[in-house]
Amino acid sequence: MPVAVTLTVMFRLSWQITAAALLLLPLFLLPARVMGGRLTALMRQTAACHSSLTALMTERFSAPGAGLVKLFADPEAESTGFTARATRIKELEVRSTVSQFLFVIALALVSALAVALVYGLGGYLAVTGTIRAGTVVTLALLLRELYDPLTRLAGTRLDLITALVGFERILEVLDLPPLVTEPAHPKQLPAGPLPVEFDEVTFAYPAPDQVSLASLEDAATLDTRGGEDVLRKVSFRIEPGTLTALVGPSGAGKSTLATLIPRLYDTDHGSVRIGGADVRDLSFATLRRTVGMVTQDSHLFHDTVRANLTLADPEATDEDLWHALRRARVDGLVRSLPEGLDTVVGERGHRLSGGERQRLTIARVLLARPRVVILDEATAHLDAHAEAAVQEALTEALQGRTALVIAHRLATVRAADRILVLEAGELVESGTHDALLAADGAYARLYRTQFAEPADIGGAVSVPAPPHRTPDAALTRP
Ligand SMILES: Nc1ncnc2c1ncn2[C@@H]1O[C@H](COP(=O)(O)OP(=O)(O)OP(=O)(O)O)[C@@H](O)[C@H]1O
Repeated sequence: MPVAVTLTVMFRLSWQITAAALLLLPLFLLPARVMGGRLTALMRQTAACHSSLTALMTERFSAPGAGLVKLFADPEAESTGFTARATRIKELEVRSTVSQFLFVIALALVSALAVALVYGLGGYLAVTGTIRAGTVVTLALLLRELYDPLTRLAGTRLDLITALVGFERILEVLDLPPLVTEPAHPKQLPAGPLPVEFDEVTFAYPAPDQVSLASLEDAATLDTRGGEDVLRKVSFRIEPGTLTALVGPSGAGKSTLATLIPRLYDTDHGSVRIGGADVRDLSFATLRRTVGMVTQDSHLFHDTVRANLTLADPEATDEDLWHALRRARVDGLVRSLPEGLDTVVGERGHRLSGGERQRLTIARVLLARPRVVILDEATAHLDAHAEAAVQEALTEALQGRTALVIAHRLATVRAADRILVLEAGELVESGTHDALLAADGAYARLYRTQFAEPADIGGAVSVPAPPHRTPDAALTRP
């Protein structure tokens, strides 16, 4: 029965009892008001504790994290840290369940109080002969019809208050402005091999408060200061279809420079251009199609070999996959896996060696057929056989493409058409291997400490010819 009809009937039966019942209405808002604030605070604390525990588990239970814990960490301290967080969550959950329970009991109590009042006042009126006993019972029943929707409404208000705590966190994520935004009218790139240019590029990593949320971090407030310039006024041009090696001491900014080409970050000053177009004027899809990257850690998802490869080209057939695997010199390995292309690899799957992982990621790049390839060579030493296999795979992958290789191996710097030397974020030298050695500057010093092999310092080692690079037929997309 609608509330208005119930009220009308009640008024007609006894205006005194109905008025008293209405006077009790504000009491229904009281539990929601008291509990609402308390539950909101509890929910906020619970959400913060959950995210802290999830972050801890993600770090500690990943393969590298678990290895680190096993090697260095104190198991007692790790267990204490985990237990402390889990216990805090348990306490908060118990407190919020008890609070919700108390809220339901408080509402039931208010409702029972109102019914008791009706019987009390009604009984008195019945005894004095103002109304009949039957009317009192009818009024008590009607009162339930009046209070039930109110009880539900108060409960909904509480649900709403607690749901808003979840929304607060979602909105915080949605409100974080993206660092890199897609242009409204993207430019198209010309066909064929493309040059890559850096024009007076200066770059500093964004401040933590621009890339993270305070509520998701252990620190209550994040640092708002921007970092130091990692790259300063860097300018160079990589000619279409040529191989450029990037060398420099650790921390010079080589990886940072490489991430600006696929626009993982935007430059602060200057511009990065591919095929004459500023990367800020290209769509994300064009950048993804044009630039291929093989990183040092050669990450593979916990999924099948097939799924890891088709990430680069979802339309690829098995024949395409085997072709790419053959060219990356890793087909033999995949064939020997228990379920071939369907073998699960990655952290929790079939574990592959560093060299094998790198060749699989090279196969992924071959499948994507990017016109610009960026490669961060593995620093770890591979054995002679693995090194030769990776080298062959690289020669194949870089053929006919504009390539920038962060070089850690002698073979690569020698094969490069040009070498760029980066020191403390500045480009200090560029030229061919022989010219830079003859100049006896920063490259020559680096070469003697990082690249040269004992027999090589005297110039006794013959220089292998650079791989012959011809435009790759596979590059031309239909
Ligand atoms: N995501 C990041 N946020 C803030 N600073 C960073 C980030 N990544 C790197 N840096 C800083 O930028 C500088 C250059 O690092 P980068 O990794 O580019 O050097 P690198 O020459 O590639 O070194 P390496 O040869 O050891 O890999 C370092 O001082 C580093 O601390």
